[in-house]
Amino acid sequence: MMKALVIVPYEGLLELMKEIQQEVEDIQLHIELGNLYEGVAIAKDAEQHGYHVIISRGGTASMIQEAVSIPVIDIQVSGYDVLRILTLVKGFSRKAAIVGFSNITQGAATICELLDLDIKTLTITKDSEVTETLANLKNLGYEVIIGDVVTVQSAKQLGLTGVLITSGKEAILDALEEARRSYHLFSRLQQDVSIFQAILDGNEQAIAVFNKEEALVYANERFNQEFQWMKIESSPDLKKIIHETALTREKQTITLHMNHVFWKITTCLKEDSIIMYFDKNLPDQVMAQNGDANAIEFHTSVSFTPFSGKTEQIQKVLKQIDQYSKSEASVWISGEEGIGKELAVHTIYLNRKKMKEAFITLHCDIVSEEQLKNLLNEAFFERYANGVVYLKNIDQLSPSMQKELSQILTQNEAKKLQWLASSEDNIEEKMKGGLFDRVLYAALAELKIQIPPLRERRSDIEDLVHVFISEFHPKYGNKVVGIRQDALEELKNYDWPGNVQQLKQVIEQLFLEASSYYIEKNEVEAVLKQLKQQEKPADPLTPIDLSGTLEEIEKQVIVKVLEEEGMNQSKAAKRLGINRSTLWRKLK
Ligand SMILES: Nc1ncnc2c1ncn2[C@@H]1O[C@H](COP(=O)(O)OP(=O)(O)OP(=O)(O)O)[C@@H](O)[C@H]1O
Repeated sequence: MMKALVIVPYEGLLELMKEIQQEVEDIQLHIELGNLYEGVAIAKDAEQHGYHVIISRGGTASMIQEAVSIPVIDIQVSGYDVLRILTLVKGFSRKAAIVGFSNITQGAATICELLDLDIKTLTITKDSEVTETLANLKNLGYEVIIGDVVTVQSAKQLGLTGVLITSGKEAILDALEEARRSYHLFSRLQQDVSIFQAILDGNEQAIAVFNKEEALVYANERFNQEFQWMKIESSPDLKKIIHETALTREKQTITLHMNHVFWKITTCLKEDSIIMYFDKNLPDQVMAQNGDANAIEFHTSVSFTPFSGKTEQIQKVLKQIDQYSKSEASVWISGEEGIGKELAVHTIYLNRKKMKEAFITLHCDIVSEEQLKNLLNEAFFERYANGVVYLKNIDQLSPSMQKELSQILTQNEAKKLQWLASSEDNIEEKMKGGLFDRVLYAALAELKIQIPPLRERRSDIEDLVHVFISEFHPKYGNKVVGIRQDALEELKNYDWPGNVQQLKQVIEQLFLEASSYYIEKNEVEAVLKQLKQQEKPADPLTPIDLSGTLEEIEKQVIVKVLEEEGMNQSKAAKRLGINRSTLWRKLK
């Protein structure tokens, strides 16, 4: 029997594939989730395990095709897929464009014309054209980009909203039919694995080889493990060094900050190929010393989510983010919980540093005095000289630690390290009451941004809802494409004490519970009723039910503490000694 491996590039396709797996009897189907390099690694492994055919989609399928010698079947984008996504995007009030190869854009153009949709279609012939095409569209005021996984990733990197074209059942059944044909044609064709490849895969260094067109032609196992999350060819720094090596024909070396550490990258030219060696440089002693990744986080990837909102208040915030990104001064961002302070910080960091320098978050609500002193030592200032430190919830720092930090900042005033801080809105009051150090505030608030609560800019809700639906679409499958107007009105009438974070969570819940293509009013009402219930003070006498699993008991404890703290996540997280992201993860 034919043994086929389906490598799906996004989560939503996994569920649909599993459904189809139940119905197919003549093929032994295995399904794995893996996008781009991750997909390639899975495919290479599969080749060694007797698979006859690999089925994948879009850019992942093309990359797998380059890396393996068994037939690779591409799940083609069907007219139904395009129609489904165009229906979803209809809800956006912003300029939208569809970008992709002609197999996507030709059909899309016809559908847009038939349905009288104002969506531009742009055809590309190479993946490498995506970034430039998107940059041009951005200059022309386009904000929403519809396309394949690669296009959507690039769109996000440019700060645009990317909407993925997901595959439907019809397209998969077509691909299975093609797999059957290929199997008969190629029957049990398998390639020997070269001994050299095995040696390279066992190597400690990550190694990649690019051809003279500067496309990746080989990557060893270590490379795939370390860099599966990024498309290396689209990194301008790496592209530059590949280009220089090809041009000068000389060895090149650079250091880049990726995946929590600095990498020393060496390139050399052999025949017409450029070989790249990645060595871990500067191991992260600071992390090891302090141990607690909860209070101190070193990031390599930060959220690429564009800051959405059409109201005057948000436009003002966006303008400030833009202006302050050009400066090196410290920025203090204030606002209620879940309002987008961290997102603003990420945007400034990305604009200023383009991910090339370190980005470190200090959760001031849980960091200890000892950790703070150990971390911010001389070596830290030297090693992360050009980095950015985000002091999250700085207003929660104890008075003695405020003094300590203030001193550290004064001593290192001349250093180039950049500081971004976030706090609740009441910092002026705290200073008046002597609860926050004025000197520290002055040092950290050279520039200020205040993000208004969601209830004071309700007209942003519609935009945010559509952004979140399009975000959950690839994650959970392609069923929900919009929200009914009356359901949206219900959301607009709620006060959102947990702001955008809470709205996002509610949309996720509605997305998962939705019974049709559109989120309905009664579904929204049910979720909001539940929320209003939770806002009421908790009954301290309700005992915790100990009959469940540890995970369930933990969840109950967290919910109870949250209720006791009036659903204030920062306070609850502080009481539990965990950071807010951990709190959300545990509640999921
Ligand atoms: N304007 C916006 N557009 C799109 N997404 C947003 C916007 N504002 C917030 N979000 C999303 O809402 C969530 C919460 O935002 P974020 O973590 O930045 O809030 P915060 O103010 O830092 O919260 P806290 O201080 O309570 O940790 C994130 O997933 C973020 O991406």
